[in-house]
Amino acid sequence: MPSLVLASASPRRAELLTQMGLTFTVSPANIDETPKPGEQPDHYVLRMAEEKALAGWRADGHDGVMVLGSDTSVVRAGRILGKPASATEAGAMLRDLSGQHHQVMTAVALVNGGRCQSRLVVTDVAFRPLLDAEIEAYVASGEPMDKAGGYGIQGLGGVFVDQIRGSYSAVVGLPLKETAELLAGAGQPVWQAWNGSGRDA
Ligand SMILES: Cc1cn([C@H]2C[C@H](O)[C@@H](COP(=O)(O)OP(=O)(O)OP(=O)(O)O)O2)c(=O)[nH]c1=O
Repeated sequence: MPSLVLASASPRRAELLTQMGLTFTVSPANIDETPKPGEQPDHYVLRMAEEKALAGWRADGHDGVMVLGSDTSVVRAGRILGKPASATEAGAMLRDLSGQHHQVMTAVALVNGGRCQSRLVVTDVAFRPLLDAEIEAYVASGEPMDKAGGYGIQGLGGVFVDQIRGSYSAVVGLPLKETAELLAGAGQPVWQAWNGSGRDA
């Protein structure tokens, strides 16, 4: 199997890729994550994942290496909510999400032999109404700071979630099924790496 590079600084993405039974190296890609004026959220998220994977390929790619990049954004009423830049911004994002539905858009891109394939996954998440005091305590916990929309469904933020329709792994940062499909499309089905690796799960 060609070696796999994860072009991401996200510990969640590394955990999810490990969950798939894959071995890989991590080499975060630094790209400009500013949306273009008027850019639609789905276009932005796909472009980010593709740019991360392509930047990783330019840094580490050669024959026998595949590079995976991904991007997650929260979209509320058509607006992109990325990672909050401050505690104040995190609080404002959570007040905006309180008692409402939003979409979590995650794109994954795989560069193989210099060719990029990508997939977009949209998941609808509904938050119950949040108390001001719990928003304050949640922001003080520090959990919102490195997460799109200012929350982590896999952490303390899970208690805010009323309903989810779509892919849980995509909300956390990497859609397992679609990632496996991209790898299969590149001639590398994930199950080929599973021999004996599920025994302790
Ligand atoms: C909505 C949500 C997001 N997140 C995280 C996943 C991503 O790490 C982060 C979104 O930011 P991204 O810019 O997608 O990723 P990143 O900066 O962490 O890493 P890289 O660009 O190097 O790949 O938000 C959660 O962990 N849980 C959640 O419930």
